[in-house]
Amino acid sequence: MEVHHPQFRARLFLQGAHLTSFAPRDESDWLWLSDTARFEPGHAIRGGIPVCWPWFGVPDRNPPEVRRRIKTDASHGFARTALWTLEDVRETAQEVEISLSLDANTDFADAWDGRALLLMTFNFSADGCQAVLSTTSLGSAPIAFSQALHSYLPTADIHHTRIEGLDDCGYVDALQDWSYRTQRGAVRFEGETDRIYESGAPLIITTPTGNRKLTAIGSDSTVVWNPGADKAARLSDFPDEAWQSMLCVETANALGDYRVLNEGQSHTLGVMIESI
Ligand SMILES: O=P(O)(O)OC[C@H]1O[C@H](O)[C@H](O)[C@@H](O)[C@@H]1O
Repeated sequence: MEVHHPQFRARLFLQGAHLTSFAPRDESDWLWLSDTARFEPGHAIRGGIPVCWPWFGVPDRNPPEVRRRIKTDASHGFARTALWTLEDVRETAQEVEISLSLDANTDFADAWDGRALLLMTFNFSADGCQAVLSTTSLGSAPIAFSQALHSYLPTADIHHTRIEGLDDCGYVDALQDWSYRTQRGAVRFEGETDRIYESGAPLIITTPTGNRKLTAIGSDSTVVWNPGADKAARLSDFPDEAWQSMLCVETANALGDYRVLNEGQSHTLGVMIESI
């Protein structure tokens, strides 16, 4: 789907409720999309904002309550490759709102044992974009799940990019045997980086060409990822040099921040991306 508004543009896919592009008029894209991304049924798009649900990362790294319902080895769940349904499009002189739904029912029984209804709502304006994912449990037994809005952001140079807002925050470093560390100062990138921070605080991302503010809703964990040179060479749909011009800042409910819903209960996870 393409959004052509006088003040901004966006592109999203029914597969995965996946936003791959957003920019106010006359600006370059606020989201990074791989030059070698594939757009094929059942294949995750490399870039934009993949929706990781109902688990984040590899199943084995999830808490037992979450893992118990997972029936596959695949990373990041099935919502990012499932076909969503367009629910509504609203347009005003300032804003466009698009909502999509996914009925996570027994069609996905090979991947997950659970029942839930997802609603993803995007809001676009000249000031920025917002992605909000609500999960409503429909099963009689409680569901435990983890998730992330896995935003890929562009930078002119990863070596001159920093994230502020995580100073003094604890994190788990997936590259240091999943050990627990404490952040000192801003997050900077010196190579492969893969961390889950115990925070959902607002973040300022500074790149050589400008700043973005990310504000989370319903999140107490944030993933910061850059594949670095070696992993970039192994990664699917990812040019070897591209790690120098992107970073992922993922608004999450991961590790101990997983959520549990009883029948009829809902949880909302969202991210607002603005320029400052
Ligand atoms: O290749 P994917 O399944 O899309 O995962 C891409 C990346 O997602 C997250 O950021 C994880 O923390 C990384 O460990 C993983 O490599």
